[in-house]
Amino acid sequence: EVEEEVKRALVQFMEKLSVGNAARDPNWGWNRSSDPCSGKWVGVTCDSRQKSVRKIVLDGFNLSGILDTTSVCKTQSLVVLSLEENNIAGTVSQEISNCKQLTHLYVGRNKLSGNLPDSLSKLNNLKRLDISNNNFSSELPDLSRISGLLTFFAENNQLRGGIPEFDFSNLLQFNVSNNNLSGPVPGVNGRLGADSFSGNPGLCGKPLPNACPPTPPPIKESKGSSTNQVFLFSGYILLGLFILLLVVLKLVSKNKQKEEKTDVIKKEVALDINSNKRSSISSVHRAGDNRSEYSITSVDSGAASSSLVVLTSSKVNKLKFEDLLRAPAELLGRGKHGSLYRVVLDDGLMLAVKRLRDWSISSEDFKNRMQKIDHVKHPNVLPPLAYYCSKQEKLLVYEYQPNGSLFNLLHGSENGQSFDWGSRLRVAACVAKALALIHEELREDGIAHGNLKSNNILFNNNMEPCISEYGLIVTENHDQSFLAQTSSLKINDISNQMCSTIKADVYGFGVILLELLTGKLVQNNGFNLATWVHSVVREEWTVEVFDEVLIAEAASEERMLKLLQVALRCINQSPNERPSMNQVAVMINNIKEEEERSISSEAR
Ligand SMILES: Nc1ncnc2c1ncn2[C@@H]1O[C@H](COP(=O)(O)OP(=O)(O)OP(=O)(O)O)[C@@H](O)[C@H]1O
Repeated sequence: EVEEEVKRALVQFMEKLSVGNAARDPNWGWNRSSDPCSGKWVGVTCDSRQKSVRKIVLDGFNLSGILDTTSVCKTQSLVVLSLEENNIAGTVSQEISNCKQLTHLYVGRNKLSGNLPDSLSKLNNLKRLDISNNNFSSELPDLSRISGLLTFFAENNQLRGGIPEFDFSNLLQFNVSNNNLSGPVPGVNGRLGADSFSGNPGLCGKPLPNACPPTPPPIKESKGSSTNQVFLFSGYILLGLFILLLVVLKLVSKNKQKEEKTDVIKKEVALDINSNKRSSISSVHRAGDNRSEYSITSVDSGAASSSLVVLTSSKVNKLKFEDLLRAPAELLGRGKHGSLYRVVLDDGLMLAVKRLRDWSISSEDFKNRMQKIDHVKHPNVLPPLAYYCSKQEKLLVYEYQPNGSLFNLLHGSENGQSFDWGSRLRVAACVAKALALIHEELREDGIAHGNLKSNNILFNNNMEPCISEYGLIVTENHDQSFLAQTSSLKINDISNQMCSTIKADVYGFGVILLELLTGKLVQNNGFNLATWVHSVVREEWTVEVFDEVLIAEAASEERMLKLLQVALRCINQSPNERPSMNQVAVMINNIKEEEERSISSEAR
C-alpha cells in the first residue's frame, strides 16, 4: 500500500484540481478510503509491487481547479505527470523539484500562469517537458543542465527575456513560438527551423529571417552569462588591438631594422581576455616556416606558458589566433567536458572549437598529449587542427563536419529511415578499424579515446564516418565494471588504468553497435539499451531487438545476429573477456565481406 502521508497529499492535490467540477463517478477513486494503487484510482499507475505511484495521467478530464505542486510532489516516486488539455489554473511552484524522478511533465493546454520556477532546472531526469498553450509570463528557466532533455514545448504563452542556451545536441523537438521572447536565437546548428521560434517579435538571427543588429562589445556583464559572450566579443576587442599592434609594430620595426637582422619577430600586446584578467599575446613567426605560434601569457605571472599551436594538417597552416577570435562563434552544444562552438573564418572555412573545462592537466602534459594525438593519421579519424593552452583556457580546433553525427543520423528527425543495413555495417567496420588504429598508435603513450559514443562519430563531406574528440578527458560510460574497477585501482597503476580505458572504449564501441542494430537511444526514460538487449536475448526473442527499419528492408537476419554477437562480446561485464579492437575490426570486416558476397551473388 502507498504510504498514508503520500495518499493524503494526493487526495488534497485532487481536491484542489477538481474544485468546481461536478461529482465524479464512483469509480473515480482519489479518496482517503481507498488506496491509489490497489484502489485503481483513475489515471494512476503504480509500480509492480503496488507500493508507489509512478504515473498520473489525467489528460482531457475538464479539470478546472488549481495545480497544487507541493502536494503532488510529495509523491517522490512520480515519473510521469500529465495533465494536458484541462482548464487548470494557478502556477507551477518551486516544489516541482521535489518530483526528482520526473521524466515527463506535460501541463500543456491549460490556464496556468505566473513564473516558471527556476527549480525546473533541477529535474535532471526530465526527458520531455510541455508547458505550451498556457499563460506563463516569466523568463525561460535555464534547462541547459538537463542534458537528456529530448523535447521542449513552450509555444503560445507570454514568456519573455532571452532564450537560454539549451543542449540542442540531444533535443529532438523544441518550440517557443508565439511568446514575447527577445534577443538572438542561440546556435541551433541547423537542427531547428524558423517555426520553432516564430511569433516572437523581439527574437532575431538564424533560423529566423531577420538578422540581429550588430552587437556592441561587452560592457560589464553579470558573471553567469558572460563567459561565452567574452569568447565572442573578445574577437572585436582583439581586432581593435590588432590594428593598434600593427601601428606599434611598424614603428618598432623601423627602429629595430638598423640594429640587427633577425628572422624572429616578437610582438606583444596587452589584451583583456576572460574575467578582466590582464594578459598579453605574443606571436612568434619564423620566416619560411609555415608553423605559427601565438602565446597568451598572463601579465601577472609573466610566465610564457601557453600558445595556439597549429598542428600538422595543411588546411589551416596560416591560422592565427586573431582569426579565431575575430570570427563569429556560435555555440553548438555543451557536453560534459566543455562547450563546442562553430567558427566561420573569413575564407569560409568552418571550424569546430572545443573549449575544454575542468581538466586538471598540466600545460606541459596537455601539449605533449596533443603532439601525440596529432600522429594518428587515418581517413576515419578526425584529428585536431590546432590547440590553444593557457592556465585558464584550453581550446581544441577541429574542422567543422557539416553532415552531423551518427547520433543525429540514427535518432534525429529521420530516425535512421534512410540509413540502410549495408551503410550501417560499413560505418561499423570503418569505425572499428579506425579505433583499432588509435589504440595501436597511442597505447604506448597511455592514451585511448576515452569518450566513445555516437555523438563523437561525425560524417565528413563524403559521408565517411570519422572518430572525433579522442584522447581527451576520460569519461565514465555505462560500463559499470570499468567504473568499479578504476575506483579500486591504485592511482600509480598506470598500465592497468590504460588497459581499462582501452577496454572501456571497446565497451563504448559495443554500445554503438547496439545503437546501429536497434536504432534505439542508449538511455531514455530509465531505459538502458545494454540491459534491455541482454534481457531480450536472454528471453530468446533476439530478433525483437533489431531496428524496424532494418526488418522492413529485409536485411539479412543471419548477419545482423553475427554483428549482435560481436556487440555482446564488446559489452561483456568482465573487461578481460572483451576482444581487442583489432579482433573486433577483423570480425566485422568478415561480416561485411559476407554481405558484399551475398549481394553480388544476388545480382547475378
Ligand atoms: N567537428 C565537428 N563538426 C560538427 N559537429 C560537431 C563537431 N564536433 C562535435 N560536433 C557535434 O556538436 C555537438 C556538441 O558537441 P560536444 O562535443 O560539445 O558534445 P558531446 O560530444 O555530446 O559532449 P562531450 O564530448 O563533452 O561529452 C555534438 O552533437 C557533436 O556531434
